[in-house]
Amino acid sequence: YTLKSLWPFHAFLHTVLQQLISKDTGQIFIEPVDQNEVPDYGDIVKHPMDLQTMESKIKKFEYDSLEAFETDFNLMISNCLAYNSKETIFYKAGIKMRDQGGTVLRTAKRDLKALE
Ligand SMILES: CCOC(=O)c1ccc2c(c1)NC(=O)[C@@H](C)N2
Repeated sequence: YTLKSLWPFHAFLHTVLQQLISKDTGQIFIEPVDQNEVPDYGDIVKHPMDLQTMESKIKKFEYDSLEAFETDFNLMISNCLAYNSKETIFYKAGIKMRDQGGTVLRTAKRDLKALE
């Protein structure tokens, strides 16, 4: 890859990320869980992930495919559903983000395929 040929793909990922951010109406996925506020978080969640971290990974060209980007999205959701019990607002927001974010990613995958 040259930076030029790579760049449109990363602009595409940034657009997909903005759509995921717009679904995070409770703003609970937008930044890393503060482990000072949630002291036992690290006992359960070994690989934290959030939307801000995903943005910085885009900027550092750490995603070379939409599948790699989707893997981090799925990690963020599974962390949320693992740490929070089912009756919590956080868990319910996780289900909502899984479903709405899933639709965003399905559309992105279809659009990317149309480009190839
Ligand atoms: C100021 C206290 O913030 C939180 O307790 C808190 C803030 C954000 C959170 C979270 C907890 N838990 C989570 O599982 C992920 C999804 N987000």
